[in-house]
Amino acid sequence: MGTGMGFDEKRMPVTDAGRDGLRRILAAPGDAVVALDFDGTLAPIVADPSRARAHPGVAGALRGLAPFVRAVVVVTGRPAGLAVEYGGLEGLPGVVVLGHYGAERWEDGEVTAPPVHPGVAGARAALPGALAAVGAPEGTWVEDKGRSLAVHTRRTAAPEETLESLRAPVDALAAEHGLVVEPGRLVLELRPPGVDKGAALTGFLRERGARSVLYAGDDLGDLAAFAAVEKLRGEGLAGLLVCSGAVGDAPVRELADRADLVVAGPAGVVELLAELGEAVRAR
Ligand SMILES: O=P(O)(O)OC[C@H]1O[C@H](O[C@H]2O[C@H](CO)[C@@H](O)[C@H](O)[C@H]2O)[C@H](O)[C@@H](O)[C@@H]1O
Repeated sequence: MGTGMGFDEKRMPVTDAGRDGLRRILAAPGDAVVALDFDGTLAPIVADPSRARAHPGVAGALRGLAPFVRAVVVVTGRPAGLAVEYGGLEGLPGVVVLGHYGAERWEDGEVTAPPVHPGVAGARAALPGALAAVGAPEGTWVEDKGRSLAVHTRRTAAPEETLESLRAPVDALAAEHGLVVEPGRLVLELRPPGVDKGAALTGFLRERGARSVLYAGDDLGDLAAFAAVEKLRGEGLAGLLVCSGAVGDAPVRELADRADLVVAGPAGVVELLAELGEAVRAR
């Protein structure tokens, strides 16, 4: 059924603010930034993070959209270079990646980043002992991301329960080393304070002078970006907040409840980006 904006009904925002966001993106795409999380949004969730790859439709959809908007930015907890590699983003025109929740930036083939936080080395050394001391079950494993450490429970027999049981000891260890804990889908990440996806996105939108934004994410780390867009709406920016309801996992409730539109995981995000691309090219 038509929507008046040429968009399929299932990709029509359900809120007034979201419809206004979409309308303004379509009316002036050159003023719009399209901002996208990586895991769960561009790449399907898999048990082994090193095997995550962008949905096969991502490169084509971004190639058809990026030249017509002010910028496309991937805002991720991943190291920026890894998101580029796993996302197949190298060579896509005008795409920027803000990695490590905004601490790193990849642009034109170059990564820029501050020095590694001094607490990471101590946390790295102490983490195996701390996990053993609380009896973390088989399948618990640590992803060493260089600037941060992610404790994953997806491969344990009881992932949710294990995550809950590890919250307090991981919190304590992070605090001891001047780090904070970023919870996510069956993961507790010990990372430096001082930056989050909201600050990263706000800085990028200001830098580019954006007047509208589409932000799509799937996880708790994306709540800060949602909050940033909600705040910027009060200052006149138009925003469309999209929740990628990861297929196979229940969507993250807090994000789905605040979204203007929920789509069916990375495949749904690709359909949305492709439809947006078609619409802006047809103008
Ligand atoms: O900000 P994002 O792009 O969403 O990255 C956040 C974290 O994602 C990764 O973990 C998640 O995806 C894994 C692969 O699908 C999955 O196995 C895991 O359960 C998810 O939590 C990544 O491994 C982390 O380092 C990122 O911080």
